[in-house]
Amino acid sequence: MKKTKPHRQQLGTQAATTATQTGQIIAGHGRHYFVELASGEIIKCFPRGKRGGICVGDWVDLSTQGERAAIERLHERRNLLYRSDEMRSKQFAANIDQLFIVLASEPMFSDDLTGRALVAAETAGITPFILLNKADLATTPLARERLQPLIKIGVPVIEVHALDTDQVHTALDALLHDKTTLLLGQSGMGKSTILNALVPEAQAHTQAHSEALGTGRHTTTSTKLYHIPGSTGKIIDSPGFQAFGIAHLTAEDLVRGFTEFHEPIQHCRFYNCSHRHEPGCGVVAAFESGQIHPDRYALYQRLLHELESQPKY
Ligand SMILES: Nc1nc2c(ncn2[C@@H]2O[C@H](COP(=O)(O)OP(=O)(O)OP(=O)(O)O)[C@@H](O)[C@H]2O)c(=O)[nH]1
Ligand SMILES: [Zn+2]
Repeated sequence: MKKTKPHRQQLGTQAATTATQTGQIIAGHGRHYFVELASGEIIKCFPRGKRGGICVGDWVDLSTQGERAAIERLHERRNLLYRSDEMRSKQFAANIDQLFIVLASEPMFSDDLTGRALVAAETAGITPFILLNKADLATTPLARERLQPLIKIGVPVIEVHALDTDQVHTALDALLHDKTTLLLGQSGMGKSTILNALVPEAQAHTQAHSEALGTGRHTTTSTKLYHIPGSTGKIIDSPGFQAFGIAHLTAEDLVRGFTEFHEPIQHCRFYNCSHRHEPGCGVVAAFESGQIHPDRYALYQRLLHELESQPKY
């Protein structure tokens, strides 16, 4: 069983002449980070010493000395999400209230990736919502149909037409209020269009970054936190939906990620039941009686197999 190391809280000692300030990481590029202070000022800084593991959404204490700023201390996190990097899980965003998973019927979304994103959210204590985008398309009923197993377990599905900015605001403003929301989506689902409807300045950012990298594409290349104009909400835009990290989970964590298993596991005969072949398993019984959807049970088996077959390190 692999667990992340405890955070090293104190990153270094503070020189007597420095001023200390607290801020939130809004972006990171290589070794440096951008931290937003309470005043709204954004400061570029480096972690003191050799240190990774700081991510967008983290709150940190900084010491500033003239033009130079160093991250001295990482505040305790409410939660943390991971992306998978080959077989490992890498931290990529912290202190998130809710996850918006952007889906569409054209191209048709992936059930598997959606299921993984839900598991990652549930195990991290983050409330998931599905945004069914491109609601204007005639193929939308097909997507609605495919979402039935998730609607049945209580995942809220909100229909969105991202090309209509007013509709996006009507559908999402109340939910975004006072919250930090992570926006995720497979390529082509309309995530950038939704982000740009909510945060017009986001377009300029992705464009400038793509130009700096010479990619010529205006896609998200790094995780970034934005304030939503006219709202108390914040939104984190992140690439990498393809590889949502679950490799850090244990088998017990995985079960927590399937909310519809919570009641049936109370009936398992064995306390260490893996909910596959054991006699007297409440989950198998719920699956056989049709209470647990076959696609969800198959996803559980797939993810458990992945966790068991990954190298231990
Ligand atoms: N019909 C329709 N098309 C939409 C809607 N939202 C986005 N699109 C189109 O779908 C395509 C993909 O939208 P993007 O916002 O670039 O998608 P993305 O999810 O950010 O994808 P990447 O940029 O590849 O990460 C674009 O051609 C959009 O104009 C919608 O609500 N309805
Ligand atoms: Zn069981």
